[in-house]
Amino acid sequence: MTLLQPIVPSSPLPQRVLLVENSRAYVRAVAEAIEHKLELPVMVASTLAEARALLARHDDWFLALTGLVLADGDRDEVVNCFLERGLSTVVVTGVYDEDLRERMLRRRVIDFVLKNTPGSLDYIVWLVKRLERNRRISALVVDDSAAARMHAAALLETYGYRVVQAADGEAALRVLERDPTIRLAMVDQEMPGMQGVELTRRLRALRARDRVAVIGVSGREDPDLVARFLKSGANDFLRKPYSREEFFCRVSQNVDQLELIGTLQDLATRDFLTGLPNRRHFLEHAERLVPQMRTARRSLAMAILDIDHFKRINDGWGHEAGDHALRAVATALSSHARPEDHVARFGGEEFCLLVPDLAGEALDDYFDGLRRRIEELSVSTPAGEVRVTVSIGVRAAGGGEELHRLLAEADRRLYLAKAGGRNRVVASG
Ligand SMILES: Nc1nc2c(ncn2[C@@H]2O[C@H](COP(=O)(O)OP(=O)(O)OP(=O)(O)O)[C@@H](O)[C@H]2O)c(=O)[nH]1
Repeated sequence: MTLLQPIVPSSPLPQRVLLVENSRAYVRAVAEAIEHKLELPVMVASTLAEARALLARHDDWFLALTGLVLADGDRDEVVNCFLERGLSTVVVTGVYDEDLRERMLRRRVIDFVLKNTPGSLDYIVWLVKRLERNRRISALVVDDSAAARMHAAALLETYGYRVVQAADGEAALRVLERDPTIRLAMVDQEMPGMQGVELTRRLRALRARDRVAVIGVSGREDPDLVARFLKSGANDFLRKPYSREEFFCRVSQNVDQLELIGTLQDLATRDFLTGLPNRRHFLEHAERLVPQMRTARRSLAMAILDIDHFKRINDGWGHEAGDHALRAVATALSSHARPEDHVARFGGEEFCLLVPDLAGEALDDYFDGLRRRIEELSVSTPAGEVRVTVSIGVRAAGGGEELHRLLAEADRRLYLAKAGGRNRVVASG
C-alpha cells in the first residue's frame, strides 16, 4: 500500500553535497547537521581550487552550498564554478547586501541564506531536505499563456521538481488522470474554456486534498477570487506578478503539508515494526472488498496466520530476536502475496491475508507454499540464526459470508491447526 506515490527514478539520484566555506566552525556545524539529520554525504572545500578538484573527482553531486568570500576567487567566479556545471547552488553568506542578493537570485542561484542568524542552520537543513525530496515530485502548471507557464515551470525546475505543463483545463485533467506522481498543481484563473476555479473543482473530484496541493494563480484584482479558489478546493493562492521567493515559500509550504499528511496517514495505517498495513487498515479494506466480491460472485479467501511458539523465541533468544522473526515473516508474506492480495499484521505474532479469485487446489497450494516458505527461513538475529514455523487458518468465502463470520471461521481453523500440531494449514472442517 503506497499512500504517496513518488516518482521512482530508474537510477539512484545523486546525493552528494558540496560545502564550500572558509569558516571551519560553521562548516562543521552544517556538515554534521546534514549528515546526521538527512544522511546525505557531505564534502568540504575551503577554496575554489579545492572545490574544483572535488567536483572533478566525483560525478554524483546533488547540491553546492557555498560562501562567497574565498581566498582564490571573487563572488561571480565562485557561483559560476557551480552554475556552469548545472549544479543546484545555494549561497550561504555572512554578508547582507540587497543588491548582491538580487543579483544572485536573478541568476540560477536557488537561495541566498544569511548564516549566523537565529535559525539559519535549521533553515539550511530544511532547504536541503526539501530540494532533495523535490526531485521525486511532479508538478503541473496550467496556464494558457506560454510565457507565464514557462516562467513558473522554470522556477519549479530550479527547485528540483519534475514539471508537466498544460495549456488548458481539459489537458490538465487528462494529465492528472494518467500521472499519479503529480502532487502539486499551479492553476491559472484566466483561461479560455474552463477557468481556473472550475478546473480546481473538477480536479478535486479526481484527487483529494491529501493527494494533490492546488495553488490558484491570477493577476486580476477581483476581491472574491481568492475565496472562490479556496472554496473550490484550492490549498492556496498566488497573485501575479509574484516574487521568486514568495513562489518558493508557498510551493514548499504546501508540499511540506502534503508530506506531513502522508506521514500521519502512514503512522495511522501501518504497523511500525514490520511496515505492513495494520489491523485497522486491513479491516477497512476488507469491509469494502467482502461485499464487492460477494456481489460479483467472485471467490475470496480470508486467512489468519500465527507464528508457532513465538513466546519461546522471545524467551530463548530475546525480544530483539523476536522482532527480527516478525519482520522476516512479514517480508516472506509480502513476497509471497500477489499484487491483488492484501496482507496485514493483525497484532502480536498474528498476520492476516485476503486472497481474491483463488479456490480449490490452487488456494491450497498458495497457503501450503507460504507455510513452507516460512519454514525454510533462517532468520538472522543478534542472538544467532532462528527458525520459525506458522499455523494458518483459511476460510474461503463462497457462500456470501459477512466479514466477521469469515474472520471467526479463519480463527477457528487456526485454532485447529495449532491443536493439530502446528506448522500446518487448515482450510476445511
Ligand atoms: N518480540 C516481540 N514479541 C511480541 C510482540 N508482540 C507480541 N509479542 C509476544 O508474542 C508472544 C505470543 O505468545 P503466545 O500468545 O503465548 O503464543 P505462542 O508462544 O506463539 O504460542 P502458540 O501461538 O500457541 O504457538 C508473547 O510472548 C508476546 O510478548 C512484538 O512486537 N515483538
